[in-house]
Amino acid sequence: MYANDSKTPARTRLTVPALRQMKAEGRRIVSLTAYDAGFARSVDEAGIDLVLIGDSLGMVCQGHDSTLPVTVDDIVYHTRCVAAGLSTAFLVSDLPFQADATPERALDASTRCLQAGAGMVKLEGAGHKLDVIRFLSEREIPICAHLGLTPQSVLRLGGYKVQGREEAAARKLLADAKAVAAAGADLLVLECVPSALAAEITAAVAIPTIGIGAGPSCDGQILVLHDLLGMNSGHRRPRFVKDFLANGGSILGAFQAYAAAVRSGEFPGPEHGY
Ligand SMILES: Nc1nc(=O)c2c([nH]1)NC[C@@H]1CN(c3ccc(C(=O)N[C@@H](CCC(=O)O)C(=O)O)cc3)CN21
Ligand SMILES: CC(C)C(=O)C(=O)O
Ligand SMILES: [Mg+2]
Repeated sequence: MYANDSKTPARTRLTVPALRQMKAEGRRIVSLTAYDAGFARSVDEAGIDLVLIGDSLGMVCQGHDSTLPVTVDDIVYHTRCVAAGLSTAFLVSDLPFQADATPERALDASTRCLQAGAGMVKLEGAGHKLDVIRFLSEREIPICAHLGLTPQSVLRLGGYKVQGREEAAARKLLADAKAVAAAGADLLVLECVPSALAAEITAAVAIPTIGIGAGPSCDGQILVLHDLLGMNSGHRRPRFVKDFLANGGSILGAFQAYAAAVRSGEFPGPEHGY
C-alpha cells in the first residue's frame, strides 16, 4: 500500500547479507517485536529493519507469566499475521520452548515458520543447541542465536536477572557467542548482559548482535512492542524499557522516534543498561 505511494521511495525486503552489511558499515539494525498485521504495517511504515514474532507473545498477548506455554502453532499463527502486514522489514520467528530440543523437531518447526513467511528463526542458548544450529544451518535455514538472559530458562534461572556479571560467567558468554557464530548463526540477540561485555562480544564476532538491556555498543537494538508503547502495566518495568509513545504523539510517531533514537545512538542511554 505504502510501497507504491509516490511520496515514499520504493523499499525492498531486507536480506541476511544486507543485515551483515549493516554491521560492516556501522548502521544500526532497528528491531521490534510484533504479533499482528495492523502493528506490522505501522512498524514497516516507520522503517523498522527487523521484526521478531517473539515468544514474549505468551506474556503480552496470552497473559501468562512466562514464555513457556507458547506453542509452535501459536508462533506460526502470529507469523502469518505479521507477514501479511510487512513489506520491507526482515521477519524473524522465535522457536518456542522445546521446539528446538532436538535437531529434527527444530527443523520441523523452522520449516513451518519459514513457510508462514519468516526469513529466519531464533533459538535460545548454546550447549546442545550448537548441534541444532549446525543442523539447521546446513539445511539453509537462517538462524538468530540468543544468549544472556534466555527467558525459556526462567525456571532454572529463578527469575529474569542480568547474566554474565561475574568474570567466569562473562568468559563463558563470550565463548558461547563465538561458538554459535562458528556453528552457523547469522545473528545474535544479547539480552540483559553488562554493556561492557556486550561491546566485547560485538567486537569479537562477525555476525551482527542485537541488544536488549545490553548497552549501546550492539549492532542493533530490540524492544518488545508493548514496552515501547508504555503498556507494561502490572509488572515492574525492566531498566532497558523506554516508553516512546509518551513523546512520540502517535503509535507511528513512537516507532519513528525509537528508530531515530537507535540510529543516532541516543537510545539506549546509560540509564537503560547494566
Ligand atoms: N513485555 C516484555 N518485555 C520483555 O522485555 C520481555 C518479556 N515481556 N517477556 C520475555 C522476556 C522477559 N524479560 C525480562 C523481564 C524482566 C526483566 C527485569 O526485570 N530485569 C531487572 C534485572 C534485575 C537484575 O538482575 O539486576 C531490571 O531491573 O531490569 C528483564 C527481562 C525480557 N522479555
Ligand atoms: C525480547 C526478544 C528478544 C524475545 O526473544 C521475545 O520477544 O520473545
Ligand atoms: Mg523470545
